[in-house]
Amino acid sequence: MKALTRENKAVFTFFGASGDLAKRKLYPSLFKLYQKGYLKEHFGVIGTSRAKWSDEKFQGIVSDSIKGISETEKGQAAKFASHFYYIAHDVTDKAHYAALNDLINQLNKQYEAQGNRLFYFSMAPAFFSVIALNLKSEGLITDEGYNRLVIEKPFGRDYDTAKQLNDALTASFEEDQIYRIDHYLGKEMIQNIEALRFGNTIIESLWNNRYIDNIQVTLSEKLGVEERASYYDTSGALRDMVQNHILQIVSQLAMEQPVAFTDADVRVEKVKALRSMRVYSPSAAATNLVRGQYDAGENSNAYRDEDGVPADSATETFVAGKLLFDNYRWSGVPFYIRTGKKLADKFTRIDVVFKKPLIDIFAFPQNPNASLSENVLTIYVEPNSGFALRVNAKSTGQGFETEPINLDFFQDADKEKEVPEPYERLLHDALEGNSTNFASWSEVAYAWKFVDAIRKLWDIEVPRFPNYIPGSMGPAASDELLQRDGRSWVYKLNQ
Ligand SMILES: NC(=O)C1=CN([C@@H]2O[C@H](COP(=O)(O)OP(=O)(O)OC[C@H]3O[C@@H](n4cnc5c(N)ncnc54)[C@H](OP(=O)(O)O)[C@@H]3O)[C@@H](O)[C@H]2O)C=CC1
Ligand SMILES: O=C1O[C@H](COP(=O)(O)O)[C@@H](O)[C@H](O)[C@H]1O
Repeated sequence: MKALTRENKAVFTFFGASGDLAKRKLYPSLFKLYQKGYLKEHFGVIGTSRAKWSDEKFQGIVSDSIKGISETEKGQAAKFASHFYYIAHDVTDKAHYAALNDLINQLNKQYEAQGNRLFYFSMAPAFFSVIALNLKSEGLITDEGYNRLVIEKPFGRDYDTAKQLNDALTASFEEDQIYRIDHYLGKEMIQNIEALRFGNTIIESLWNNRYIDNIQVTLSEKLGVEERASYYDTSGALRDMVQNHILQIVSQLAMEQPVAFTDADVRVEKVKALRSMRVYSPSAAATNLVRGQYDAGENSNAYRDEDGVPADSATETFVAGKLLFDNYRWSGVPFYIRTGKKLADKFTRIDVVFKKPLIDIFAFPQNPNASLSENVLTIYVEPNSGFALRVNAKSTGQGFETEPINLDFFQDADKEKEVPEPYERLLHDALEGNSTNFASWSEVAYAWKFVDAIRKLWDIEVPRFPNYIPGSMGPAASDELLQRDGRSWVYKLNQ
């Protein structure tokens, strides 16, 4: 369905308004919605944190957060920033909520926002429960319009803590008021998985274990841990990237066709897929998962030498794994996943590897080394958006040899610029009440159960770290994981 350019009316409250995420992603994304007409006159934005800022200072910070705009757009940005108000607020202090409520009511009236309230929790997760409880107990939830919470990641650090958080949220809010953000679900090409699968007979009819040999998902990062060591060292790649982004992608690749393209129907299918994903025993986890940590490279620190990282840290900065689904569609088809920091390049791609023809009639006796390639459908998520289908074709010339060629499509540069930022798209979805691209509690719960089973092993076994060099594609064991199955990663270094 085409997003109607419909004006949304709401009062936003950003908890964590002075933080990194708000400045880097949230305000610029709201500005884009304003430029496109999804926000016009009827919205007000309240920023809160403990710092004592004036409205003017906050508006200046919001304006500064909007980068790379022309002189004419600067006027628009100033008008946009004039909708922003600031209130010093400690989320743990109940007494502060009355003033916040007054300001929300004032802005609701001033901007005729129809009583719609959107609360964005852009703070350390330790505060998520207390904010939700206080919003409820201090009367900030009204039945005038909608009340929606957008919750940042991480949603817990294991199943138990996620459940506690979810219980605290659902004590005050209904599931359909809770938007658990996963910014990968806001990426253009991740959303394209559904279009590709369910909009094309030639693809969906082959999307099963009769025709697909394996599926590979790679989320590769070139940067290291940067300034986020205090968070990252308590998390690691398994919690930071696999539990959420990778399992969300995998669930879209593995799910059955939803009855309709609605949030409720899509969620049902994603949950079913995650339920059928095999949860490993410790010994199976040892065989099917690989972890790594980056070493020093030319002009770059080893992870253990990064600021804020303990010298003996056992935190993984790389994970590769083989996921299995015990269901009719996917039985016997491994989903290989990998993600890591300080790898060769920054990119995200999905490679769907099809089975070779059962008989290769082109392997003539005179041509004993001939071999058909597997068909591979690649979904390029980033940095460029596109698809490629590798097929075998006849090599031009005398004789009859085959060679793989690519049929591909890449978004042109102008169109690529129009692609909305994930946060822009997801903020808009939350305003529209569309939770298709947010994680439901059941999805989060199954993902944690899978991850917890691996942590059971990893938390007691001391890894031999560091074990990969910056600029590589991770430890050798990641390649061996596939070699054991007679396979290899489609994306290899220096291709
Ligand atoms: N930064 C990023 O790139 C990403 C962040 N996230 C998630 O987004 C959330 C925010 O991250 P980030 O912006 O980096 O965090 P920051 O540490 O930069 O910001 C935290 C914010 O919380 C405020 N704060 C802290 N304690 C209180 C309190 N008791 N009462 C009120 N406000 C308080 C801080 O202001 P003050 O100290 O003045 O009160 C600040 O505005 C986290 O959940 C993070 O995991 C997710 C993906 C990427
Ligand atoms: O959620 C996270 O994602 C980023 C990578 O996101 P991308 O959109 O740039 O691919 C990752 O660097 C970070 O560690 C993690 O918390």
